[in-house]
Amino acid sequence: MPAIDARGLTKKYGDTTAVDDVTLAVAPGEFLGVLGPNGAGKTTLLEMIEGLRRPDAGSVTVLDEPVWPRNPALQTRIGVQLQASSFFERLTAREQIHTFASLYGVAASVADEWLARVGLTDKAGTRVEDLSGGQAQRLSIACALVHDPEVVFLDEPTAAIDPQARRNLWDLLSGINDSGRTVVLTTHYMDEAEALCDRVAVMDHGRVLQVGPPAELVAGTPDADRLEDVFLALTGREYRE
Ligand SMILES: Nc1ncnc2c1ncn2[C@@H]1O[C@H](COP(=O)(O)OP(=O)(O)OP(=O)(O)O)[C@@H](O)[C@H]1O
Repeated sequence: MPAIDARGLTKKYGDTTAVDDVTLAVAPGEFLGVLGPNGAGKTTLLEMIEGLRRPDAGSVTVLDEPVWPRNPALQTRIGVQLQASSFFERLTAREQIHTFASLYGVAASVADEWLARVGLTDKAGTRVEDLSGGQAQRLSIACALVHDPEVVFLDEPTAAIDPQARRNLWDLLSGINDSGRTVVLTTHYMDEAEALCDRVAVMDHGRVLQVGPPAELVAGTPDADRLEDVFLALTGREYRE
C-alpha cells in the first residue's frame, strides 16, 4: 500500500488549469520532491494531497484514508508545514510551538527540543511577527514535526533560508526520512531535489512530466548532466528559479 495514492488530480482556477490530471504514488518511507518553476502547480497539488483543497477531479488517499472531506483520523498522522502567515498572532515562538504540541498531546519539553533542532532556542521569547522570514519558516517546520507525524508535507521549506540554515534543515529532513517517515516537499531548487529526494516529480504547467530518482532522470536524458538539462529536454525551455 502506498503512503500516498493520488489519482487524476485536477484543479482549475477560472481559465488556469493549476493541476492537470496528476497521478502519483509515494511509497512508505520515501522522500519525494516535487520540482518545478514558479506557477507550475506544486502548491495546489500539495494542498489537494493534504486535504486542504478540494480537487475538481480525481482522488487521494494518505495512509489508506481518503483526505477529502477533511478527515480527522489523519490529522495526528500527518504533518503539514503551514505558511508563516498562519501562526497564532502575538504568541512567542515558544508559545506557538507549545500550542501545537498541546493540541497533539505532546510534552512541552519535546516542543523545546524542536525549537533547538531548528536553531531557534535563542528566539524562543520572540513574538512570531518579529521573526525574520527564515526564522518563521524554521518555526513552521518545527510545528509541523512536533507530533512526530508518519507523513510530512513541506512547501518550499528552504525558500527564505540562508545557506547554513538550509544545510542544517537538509540534515534534519534527511534524519526524519531515515527514521522511516515519508516526506514530500516542493522545491524550486535542483540541488535540493538532488541532495534529498529518492524520487523527483518534475512539474510544469500543472502536469507531472517525469518521475524518477534524480540520477535516473539524468541518465535517461541524452546530454543531461543535471536536472536543469532534463527540464530543458522535457519542455524545450530553460529552467528558471
Ligand atoms: N487561489 C488561486 N486563484 C487563482 N489562481 C491561482 C490560485 N492559486 C494558484 N493559482 C494559479 O495556479 C497556478 C499554479 O499555482 P501554484 O501556486 O500551485 O504553483 P507553484 O508551483 O506552487 O508556484 P510557486 O513556486 O510560485 O509557489 C498558477 O498559475 C497560479 O497563478
